[in-house]
Amino acid sequence: MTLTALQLADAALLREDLYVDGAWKAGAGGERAAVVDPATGVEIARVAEGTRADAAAAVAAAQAAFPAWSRRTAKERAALMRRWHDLIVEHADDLARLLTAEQGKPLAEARGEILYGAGFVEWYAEEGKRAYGDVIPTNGAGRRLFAIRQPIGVCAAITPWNFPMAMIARKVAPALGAGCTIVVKPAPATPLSALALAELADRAGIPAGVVNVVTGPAEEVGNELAVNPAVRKLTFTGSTAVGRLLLEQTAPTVKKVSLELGGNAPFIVFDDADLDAAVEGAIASKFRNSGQTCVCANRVLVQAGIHDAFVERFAAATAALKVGNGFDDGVEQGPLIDARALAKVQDHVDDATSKGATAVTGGKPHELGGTWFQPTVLAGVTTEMKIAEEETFGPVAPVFRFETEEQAVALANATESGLAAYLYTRDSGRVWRVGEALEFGVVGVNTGLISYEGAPFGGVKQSGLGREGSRHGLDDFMELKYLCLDGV
Ligand SMILES: NC(=O)C1=CN([C@@H]2O[C@H](COP(=O)(O)OP(=O)(O)OC[C@H]3O[C@@H](n4cnc5c(N)ncnc54)[C@H](OP(=O)(O)O)[C@@H]3O)[C@@H](O)[C@H]2O)C=CC1
Ligand SMILES: O=C(O)CCCC(=O)O
Repeated sequence: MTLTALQLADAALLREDLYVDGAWKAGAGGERAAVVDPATGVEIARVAEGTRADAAAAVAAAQAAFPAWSRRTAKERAALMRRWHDLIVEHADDLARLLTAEQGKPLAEARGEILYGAGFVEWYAEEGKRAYGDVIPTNGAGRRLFAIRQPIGVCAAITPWNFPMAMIARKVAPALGAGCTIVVKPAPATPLSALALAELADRAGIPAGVVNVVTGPAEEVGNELAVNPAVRKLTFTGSTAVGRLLLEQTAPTVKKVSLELGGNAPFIVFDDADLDAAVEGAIASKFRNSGQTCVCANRVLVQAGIHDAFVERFAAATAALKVGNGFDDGVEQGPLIDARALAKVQDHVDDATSKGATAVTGGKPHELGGTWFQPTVLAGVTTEMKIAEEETFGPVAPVFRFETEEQAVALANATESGLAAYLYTRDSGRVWRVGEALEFGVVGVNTGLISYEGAPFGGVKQSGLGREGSRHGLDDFMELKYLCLDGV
């Protein structure tokens, strides 16, 4: 596929340079990196490779823009953000095409991501107006006590390839709504969505330096954002290993850090569940983005009484998923992002089957070749297998059998991760008991889809720090200041 074949209605949305201080520029080192369509292996763009100096320049631009942006009223910021939101929605088809071309997910899913991401911009344009403080009852005559919320300052966002648009919107929108400025480093595999977003921010009239996008290698650009003392807040979505590293790198400058890291989501189906709904929810949760989502069901736990019926129907629905190029009509499963991802999926399947699990459907690379893997259901999975411990990040659903509610909760919690969990039951008492006992930040009850900009999203244990979305998401970009007035 060539860029011409992408047929963007607005060709200027394809940007290949860095966006710093309101201007497009090549990287200081003059290098470029290829962006490849994972479905075809064809190069679709050559994007500027930013250097440490480019990242530092972007931080300086964000620092220079901060005083004026933070002093605007929330209503003034909201008007610009609203314009940005409207441009994103207006160009949703083009943005979706860029996203599918660089990431591989089906076009309809890509369009869904664009609108989901736009939702954060709309939400935080409004929520910025509600950054209330407190008037605290006084502790002495002539004294008045207040707490006010102020923007934290220059922020940095490091984002992954699995949601090239929504993970950026989810970080940039609360930053801007709070009155902060920001530098974004998108994943090298998927920079085009980020750059198109910057183009639309520019057109919306968001002032120079408020939003900056610097593509480039982690050891240069990512590291500069983590260590630069002018950056007061770092927000990251990606692997737990890199999250730990960033915590270390930000420690010397004591930045506020938000981390949205790996999950190992249990999807629990109890005997009293609505079987059809549970199968539908499991398909939606497991196979969204070909399983490359941190909230994807990673372990399907099914109670003994419903186990065989569930596995049979789940495997049939899995086998019926249409696999192919995300641009083709009706395709539900695109390719995995790269060969490394494919190898990890194969390794998890091989490990499980070598220890006694059975592939009820799938289990191999797809006949299409490339990085496609057959949508797979494994039965007879046990906790001795790698797939019980590690995030597969691919289209493989391992099914574990359990007998009692206590066993299900223990099995679900037996992981260092704690992002999302799901349960299916018609017993309202069990909803509360299990919902409260699960050590996860997000719990879906009788649904496999939980994401919404108005709800708090984030993990416990080693799945991360902080919350994105909702009114709580604004807090991560603000400081609380206590004012104590005497002599009133
Ligand atoms: N929570 C989630 O949503 C995600 C979880 N994952 C999990 O992680 C696994 C591996 O995926 P992978 O893409 O390697 O994820 P990474 O965590 O390595 O990458 C995510 C982002 O972090 C950047 N990054 C990597 N190393 C550093 C560093 N030292 N300093 C600063 N930035 C850095 C990457 O840039 P660069 O590529 O330049 O290194 C990219 O922008 C997946 O299989 C999955 O299990 C992956 C993506 C998202
Ligand atoms: O995979 C992620 O990191 C985010 C999940 C997307 C969402 O549902 O918000």
